[in-house]
Amino acid sequence: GLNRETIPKHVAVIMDGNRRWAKNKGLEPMLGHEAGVRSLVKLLPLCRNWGIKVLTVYAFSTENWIRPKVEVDFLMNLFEKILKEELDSFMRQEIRISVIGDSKKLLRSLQKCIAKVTETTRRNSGCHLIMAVNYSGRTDIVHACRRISNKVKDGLIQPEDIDERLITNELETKCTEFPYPDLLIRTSGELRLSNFLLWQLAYTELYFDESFWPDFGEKEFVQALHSFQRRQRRFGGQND
Ligand SMILES: CC(C)CCOP(=O)(O)OP(=O)(O)O
Ligand SMILES: [Mg+2]
Repeated sequence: GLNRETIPKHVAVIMDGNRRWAKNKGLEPMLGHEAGVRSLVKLLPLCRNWGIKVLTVYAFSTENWIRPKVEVDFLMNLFEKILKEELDSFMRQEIRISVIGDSKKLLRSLQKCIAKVTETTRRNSGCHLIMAVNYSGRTDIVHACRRISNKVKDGLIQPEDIDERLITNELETKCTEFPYPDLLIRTSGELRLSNFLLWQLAYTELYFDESFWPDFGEKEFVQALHSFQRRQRRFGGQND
């Protein structure tokens, strides 16, 4: 079984393989996205039971905009539908929802929905789900640099005050007490970070699963957690 003491506090997930999953079943790509979101919702109670405090998921990247408009619109409407449908369940499970990424490009109705869900769940202390929507790890760092530079220009801080903690607190994931993911899971066999969290993943254990995201359920999640618990994390220490 899983050892509760070494459960990762912050897990990041790149949910990949929705369309291949659908294709394998002779289904429309959209049904793959639908199944993918259901898969995510089903994992939340498990995170809560295991004591995972933060789950950051890559729900839509800046590169995903080049997809057919019908698919992008479907995904945007799907996010809004799920947030509305699951809000009561999130409240019952004490799940906090935050969204990171550039929300200005999102549909107005989705922006309003995100603001409402973020505010409604803000004080929940069960598990914190951070959805990266139109997120770019590099843009996150660029924006943090701009904010820090303005603070120096305004005389609020000196250049020598800039350290790792200060930068971490300027990133969009500042909203969590566990800013660095302990474990990153990417499904569908792809072996890359795709401009997800970059600064935050410096010492994160990476776990890759061949299964397509909609097939990533409790069994696969437990396997990933077991793999994590078997690893000896050195953080650059003894004979790295
Ligand atoms: C938007 C994102 C969560 C979708 C992940 O699945 P995908 O559409 O990249 O699916 P494929 O990698 O199979 O094309
Ligand atoms: Mg993909």
